[in-house]
Amino acid sequence: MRIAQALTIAGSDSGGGAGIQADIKSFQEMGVFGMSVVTAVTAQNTLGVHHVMPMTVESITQQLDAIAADMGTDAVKTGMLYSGEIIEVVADCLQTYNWKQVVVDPVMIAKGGASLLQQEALHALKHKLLPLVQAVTPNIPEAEALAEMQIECMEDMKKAARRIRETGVSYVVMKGGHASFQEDVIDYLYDGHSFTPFHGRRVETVHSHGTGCTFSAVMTACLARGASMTEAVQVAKQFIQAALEDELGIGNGHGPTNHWAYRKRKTEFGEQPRDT
Ligand SMILES: Nc1ncnc2c1ncn2[C@@H]1O[C@H](COP(=O)(O)OP(=O)(O)OP(=O)(O)O)[C@@H](O)[C@H]1O
Ligand SMILES: Cc1ncc(CO)c(N)n1
Repeated sequence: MRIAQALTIAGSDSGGGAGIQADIKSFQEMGVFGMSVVTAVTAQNTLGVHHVMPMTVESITQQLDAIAADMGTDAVKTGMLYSGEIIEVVADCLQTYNWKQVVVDPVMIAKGGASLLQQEALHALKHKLLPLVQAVTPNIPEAEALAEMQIECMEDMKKAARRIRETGVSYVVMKGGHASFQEDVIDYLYDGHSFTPFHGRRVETVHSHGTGCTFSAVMTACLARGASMTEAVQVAKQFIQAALEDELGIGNGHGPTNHWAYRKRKTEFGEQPRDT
């Protein structure tokens, strides 16, 4: 049997809860072989981002070419891309290698407030990358930046999703983690015709570092295994709910979520982790 493969193009989080580390852990949990292209190395812990070192465009191109030349991939996700020039290299490679199943997590600002995307790179993200990809997964502040509007209610979430889809991306997954106007946490999948809601109970915890990375990585793994977009979002939502509820309590600040909680929960109830 051929093993599904997924590639993450993202930054390294030394703290292990977000970025490349969260993505590879999530791919592994979903039974998918994970590969990575490192765009930047961050010095991070649960207290914040202390240093950022972007990789050179040459290094990123070489990493992408190395994977394409030999291994290939069934699906790709992008996380922290940091600069306009890195976004352009990634967009060029997606076209050169005809990688079509691509999920963009439009990482902009870390939970502690540090910038993970230069302000001037927003234009490249919107106009060079999004037109090429299948799905984008903004949180509320990212959707506000992409749609150039404020989001204060559910109707605003939908309006912003419609605007973001005008960039050419096929699916917009509007995440509700930052939506203080919601009691439950509702994410919406917008395909240009209808909005599908995905409900989760709000978990009161400070240990939510890397939720967006983990969520988009699980989606990517599901797509790599042949799932539909709706199935991919559904599994990602269940995965992140379990990861938030099964607290690890690591560090003194915003700690990581539990990447093996979804598998543990399924096993405890005598089920196999869901194969998509
Ligand atoms: N407190 C919470 N309780 C339940 N689900 C949550 C909570 N916070 C986030 N989620 C879920 O986690 C996923 C990621 O959403 P979120 O809005 O936190 O992304 P994010 O801000 O990009 O994360 P990060 O920047 O930390 O990587 C979504 O499916 C969202 O519904
Ligand atoms: C490397 C990296 N990517 C993404 C995020 C967003 O959670 C983070 N904190 N660090």
